[in-house]
Amino acid sequence: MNSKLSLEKDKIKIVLLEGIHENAVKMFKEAGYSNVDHYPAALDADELKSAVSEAHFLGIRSRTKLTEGVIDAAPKLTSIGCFCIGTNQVDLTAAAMRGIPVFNAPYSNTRSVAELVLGQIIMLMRGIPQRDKAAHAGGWLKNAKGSFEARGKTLGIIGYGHIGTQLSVLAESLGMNVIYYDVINKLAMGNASSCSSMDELLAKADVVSLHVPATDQTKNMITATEIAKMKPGAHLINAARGNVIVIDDLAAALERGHLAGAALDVFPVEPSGKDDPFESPLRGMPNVILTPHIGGSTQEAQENIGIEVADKLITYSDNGSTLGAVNFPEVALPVKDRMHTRFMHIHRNVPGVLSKINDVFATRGINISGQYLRSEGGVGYVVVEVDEEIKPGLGIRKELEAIDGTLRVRFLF
Ligand SMILES: NC(=O)c1ccc[n+]([C@@H]2O[C@H](COP(=O)([O-])OP(=O)(O)OC[C@H]3O[C@@H](n4cnc5c(N)ncnc54)[C@H](O)[C@@H]3O)[C@@H](O)[C@H]2O)c1
Ligand SMILES: O=C(O)CC[C@@H](O)C(=O)O
Repeated sequence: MNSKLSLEKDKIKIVLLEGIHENAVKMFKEAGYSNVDHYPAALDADELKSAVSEAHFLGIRSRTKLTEGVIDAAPKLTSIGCFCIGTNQVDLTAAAMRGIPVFNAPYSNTRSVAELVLGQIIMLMRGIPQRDKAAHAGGWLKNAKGSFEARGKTLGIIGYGHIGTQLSVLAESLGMNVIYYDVINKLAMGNASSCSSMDELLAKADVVSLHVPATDQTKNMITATEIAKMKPGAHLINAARGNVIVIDDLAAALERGHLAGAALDVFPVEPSGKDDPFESPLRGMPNVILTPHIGGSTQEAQENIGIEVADKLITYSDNGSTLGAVNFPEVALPVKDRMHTRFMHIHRNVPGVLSKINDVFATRGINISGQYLRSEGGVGYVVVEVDEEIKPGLGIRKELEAIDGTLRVRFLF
């Protein structure tokens, strides 16, 4: 490695927050990245800015909000890993426009969420939350009132993606009829059938479970209007994202008795740090299961996520590959040969940048042996490979950085 031009691995600071699994730390260390700060929980705003100030790579889960301000407090930040599925906690555009790819783990915790929801369906249909609370308080609600088998009932799944489809299969094994609604055409699992509208699903389902991502379209998707379309006595489950349901409207429907129960794992406002109490109008309602955003929090999921996301960050650091990035042009690069030098140029996606990059090498008589280019949205990513050893002092970095529209330049030796 040419240490004058490229940072030694042990100088690269990795900051992992929110109790990311030890597997991730192990992966980094095995790959030669020994400078890892591993925090067991989320940090408050000031602690966060201080922790990220020297970070080259940052790992978070859903609690850490990476706003533009936080990203600006991390001038060395090269890449972000969301050790979860959701990436809505990160200002993805702000990251992209600073040349920072963001990675996540799109599959590793999906089974855990589907299993939790399956359990919640049975608990809600048997009226367990209220019986459990009564027994803890010395009561004894031994009756069959409002208790039903799941067998033969209809589960309506909104968002038939990785989690929705797994839940579909598990629920059918219980003998449930499964219907689903998705904005794109999805192949039905088993005997499930699709609904042509969300209204159709709401009118037919005994239990509705939400599995959509956080987008502008899914924000406040379930309001008093949609709840009124649900069957009287139905149940609602949300393990997707908190702002998909207008929580006051749900609380009102539960108070009125229009809905028999609900299970919520995600909330419009979730505690941001250790001293921040959980507040919700649903607190204290006997027929509501409240869980602290633990749908994906199993040993199996966290172990796998630790490996998956650490691997993506290491690959980006070692090779420049951006396969799997959620906000960035995806370029799959071969493992870097020790004999090659790789230059990565991240820029605003405007015409003419490529020829200016090539000129930097041509004017120095340096032959380009490989080139990769991809642009997406507002960002272009060009990787240039040369066969020869590049000596410091040629002014290549300075000239690449001076190209109009440059967001970031990285070298790998
Ligand atoms: N509670 C937790 O701990 C936990 C864990 C993992 C994921 N999640 C959340 O669950 C969400 C879903 O995860 P996934 O892996 O199934 O995602 P996915 O991308 O595989 O599936 C989402 C599905 O929703 C559909 N969709 C999008 N907008 C829609 C709309 N307006 N109406 C109907 N369908 C719509 C998509 O077409 C897709 O099929 C994630 O985005 C994440 O926010 C929560
Ligand atoms: O682990 C977390 O904090 C988030 C879990 C889940 O919401 C996800 O997006 O994967």
